[in-house]
Amino acid sequence: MRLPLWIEAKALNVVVFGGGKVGTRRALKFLDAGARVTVVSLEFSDELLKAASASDRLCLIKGDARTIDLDSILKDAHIVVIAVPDEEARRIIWEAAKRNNALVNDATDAEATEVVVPYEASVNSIRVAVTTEGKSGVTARHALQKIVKLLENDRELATMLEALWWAKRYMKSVIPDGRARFPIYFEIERDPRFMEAVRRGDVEEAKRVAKEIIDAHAAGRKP
Ligand SMILES: C[C@@]1(CC(=O)O)C2=NC(=C\c3[nH]c(c(CCC(=O)O)c3CC(=O)O)Cc3[nH]c(c(CC(=O)O)c3CCC(=O)O)/C=C3\N/C(=C\2)[C@@H](CCC(=O)O)[C@]3(C)CC(=O)O)/[C@H]1CCC(=O)O
Ligand SMILES: NC(=O)c1ccc[n+]([C@@H]2O[C@H](COP(=O)([O-])OP(=O)(O)OC[C@H]3O[C@@H](n4cnc5c(N)ncnc54)[C@H](O)[C@@H]3O)[C@@H](O)[C@H]2O)c1
Repeated sequence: MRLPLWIEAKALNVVVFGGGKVGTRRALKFLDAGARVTVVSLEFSDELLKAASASDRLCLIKGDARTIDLDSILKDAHIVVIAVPDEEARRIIWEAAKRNNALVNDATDAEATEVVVPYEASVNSIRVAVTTEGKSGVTARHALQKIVKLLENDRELATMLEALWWAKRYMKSVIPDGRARFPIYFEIERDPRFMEAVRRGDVEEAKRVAKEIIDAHAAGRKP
């Protein structure tokens, strides 16, 4: 079973095989998020050539995946992307990735892939990733569009997020013990004045109620 996780891309070394349409999209996605990316391919798209001359985190290696020394290229790799159509190359890359303890994103085989690159969007600081794990990318894209529309029209969520994000930072500054902070989030959430302000889209009132609750705890007026 695949787990959804959010991973800091700056911590990743990614090796992409194939510098065509899909390999380019993957390489640029990882690069834009901060990863160090190497692309191994017989030929490279113009986009990749341009990006490589502009970034020292993108390295292009011209070669055939079937014959190149994969172990030296993969020794520090965390994720290996397979975006070559060639079956034999795929098999050889999979074996080398496993020998080098890297996870595989196989863009040519949704069943085998260990890492899925989902359809993604961000609305008012809420990030969404959707996948059908290869059953139908078109459907995943439609699902994402529906979710985005829902979030865009939801003023309550945007208000709640702004107020509670502020409350979290404030609480961390006045209540040092994490275990003491934890139940207070739910106390704020249960407060009818807080929820009423959230429903009205009144960020300032929501923050005020949250602050009142936090201050009472910080002053030891509540158990
Ligand atoms: C999100 C995105 C990220 C990205 O590519 O960077 C992505 N696919 C995108 C586009 C796209 N891909 C395909 C179409 C044609 C329509 C269709 O598939 O319906 C379209 C066009 C479109 O959707 O518009 C074809 C396709 N997709 C996969 C295979 C292999 C297979 O099925 O075995 C085949 C060849 C099928 C065949 O050979 O017939 C597999 C995967 N593609 C995934 C991600 C993963 C989860 C997908 C899911 O949720 O189901 C997964 C499992 C693995 C992975 O690669 O990580 C990117 C959006 C780019 C953007 O938003 O700009
Ligand atoms: N996951 C997805 O979203 C998705 C979407 C469309 C297609 N695909 C699949 O991904 C694969 C790649 O599709 P594409 O449109 O990028 O193809 P493409 O032809 O544009 O690119 C293939 C690249 O692989 C390189 N290559 C081929 N054999 C090689 C080898 N032995 N060693 C090194 N490099 C080699 C080529 O030079 C080329 O740059 C196809 O199998 C396709 O079915 C996946």
